[in-house]
Amino acid sequence: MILIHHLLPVLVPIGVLVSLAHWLFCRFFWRHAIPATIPWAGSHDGKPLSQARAVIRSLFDTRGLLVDSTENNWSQYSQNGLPYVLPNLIQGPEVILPQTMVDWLLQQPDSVLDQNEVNRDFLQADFTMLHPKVATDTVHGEVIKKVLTRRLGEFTGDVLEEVDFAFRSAWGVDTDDWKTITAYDTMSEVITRISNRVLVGLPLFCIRATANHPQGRNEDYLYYSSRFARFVILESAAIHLFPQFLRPFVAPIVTLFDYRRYLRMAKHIIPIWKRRTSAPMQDDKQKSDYVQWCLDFADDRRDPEERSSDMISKRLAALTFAAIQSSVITSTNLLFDLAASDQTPELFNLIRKEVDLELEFENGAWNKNSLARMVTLDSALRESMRLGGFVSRGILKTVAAKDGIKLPGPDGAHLPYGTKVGVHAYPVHYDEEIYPRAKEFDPLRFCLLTPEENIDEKTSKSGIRGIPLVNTSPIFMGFSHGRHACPGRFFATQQLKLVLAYVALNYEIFPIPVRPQNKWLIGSSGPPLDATITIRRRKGTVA
Ligand code: HEM
Repeated sequence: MILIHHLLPVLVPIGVLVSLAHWLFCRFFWRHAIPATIPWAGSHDGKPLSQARAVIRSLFDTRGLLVDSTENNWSQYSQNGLPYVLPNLIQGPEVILPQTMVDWLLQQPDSVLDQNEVNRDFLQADFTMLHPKVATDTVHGEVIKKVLTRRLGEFTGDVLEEVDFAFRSAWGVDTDDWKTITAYDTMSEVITRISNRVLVGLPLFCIRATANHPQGRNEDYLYYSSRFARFVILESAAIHLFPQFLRPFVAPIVTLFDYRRYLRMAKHIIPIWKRRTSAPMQDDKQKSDYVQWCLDFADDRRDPEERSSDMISKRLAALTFAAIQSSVITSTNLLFDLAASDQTPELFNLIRKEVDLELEFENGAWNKNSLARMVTLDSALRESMRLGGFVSRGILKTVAAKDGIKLPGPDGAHLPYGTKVGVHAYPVHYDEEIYPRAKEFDPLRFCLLTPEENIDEKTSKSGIRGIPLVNTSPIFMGFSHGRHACPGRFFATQQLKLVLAYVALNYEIFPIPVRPQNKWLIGSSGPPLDATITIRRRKGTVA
């Protein structure tokens, strides 16, 4: 006892020092058992110190590591058919494969290479997404694919109505004076309103103003859903800094504010759930919203846990995060691209013409078909996502096979269990051979003019053909690609196309000389949150 009493003051600092040294070694010097034959981006001599420097650089300059044009150009390395390691201070190194191995990557079953696991780790979803099952059993992904996407056409009118309401509220209707707005904040308001109009629908949107909801919308719910998990990348990075065994203790502190935001959301959702499950009225049973889709899904699966108010409200919160934050970033990027492009006036004219022609063909109705044919909208959005896709990692998977996996080819290296491996979108999206003048924003890049005699049912009536935004490929990975490509992209595309059409029809954007630079944090990039643009409502558009 006395001995312990004397040794304790010595042992505790030693323990702390050893843990710290181990932590530093793992973060900065360890290759995570990745074969030494695969070079480390940013480390020109392959020695431990330059490797550590590259790891530090990955925090704010992954982009720089990817386009490093000095001694080694790592993007070119990949183009030449060889893998390299992209350091990542927070989530650990990633083996980036050349384009020639994309097919091989996509062919591997989830039991060998698991994409879900990367997402779970990246977001520290067991802690940040409220319930561990949200990340492991992706029910919401199934609900999006099987219900939301199939019923999207039914929501076109609602989304359009909400887009109009949201822009009038966020940007105003002054046709005389220019107005300077913070792009991110106003897009956050617009996307939150339109996403929730579909996901929670009429239970929270009474549309007609009441004493509780003077705007006709539940502003309290909208406020908290726009803020839930807004800074999840920072939160997950903070949690990542701790060893596994400490995370369950640290995470509740890191995520405290988000948990409180979730509770404020749940306060509005749980009464809806109660009414639907205890004494549903005829009207309730016909409701088409996320709560009802989840109840039906749980009934089909005979899964009482998935039917619980706890699980449904947590999944809804996680889903609104996935839906809202990604579309807010994407639409903010688009606004900056448009403001800085001298092609925008021509683009807006074309969009107005296209909208007129398509609506005329559908007797004035905005519907699934007319929207599908408005390909100019797809092109501008696709081009903006090509340049500024916020999840720059493209396709990233974790080796889930216990014995590891051998890369294709006779000299293919062996990657051990747990290694992250994939292809990166950034070097591909900026490859001059694939996209000539790759650094330029060319909103009509994905459009093609069809000769008049070839215009058929499927062609846009303006004679323009184009690639739908939802189409992913090895050279467009803004929504990732393959089995795990974003299931919400059909919904996101509907919203974003309606948003862009609305802006082109109703507003002017004042040109800016230079686009605000996106900021990089680890492998993600996003527009500056405080940057502004100047807009004005077009004359004759205010009813
Ligand atoms: C422009 C908007 C969007 C972008 C750019 C985007 C991008 C992505 C990307 C890149 C991934 C794959 C992440 C990875 O595995 O590495 C993903 C996954 C996912 N997205 Fe989206 N997304 C958008 C909108 C949405 C919307 C509106 C929803 C919901 C309605 C949604 C729901 C999801 C879900 C549930 C997953 C996980 C899929 C899985 O685990 O298999 N996303 N998204």
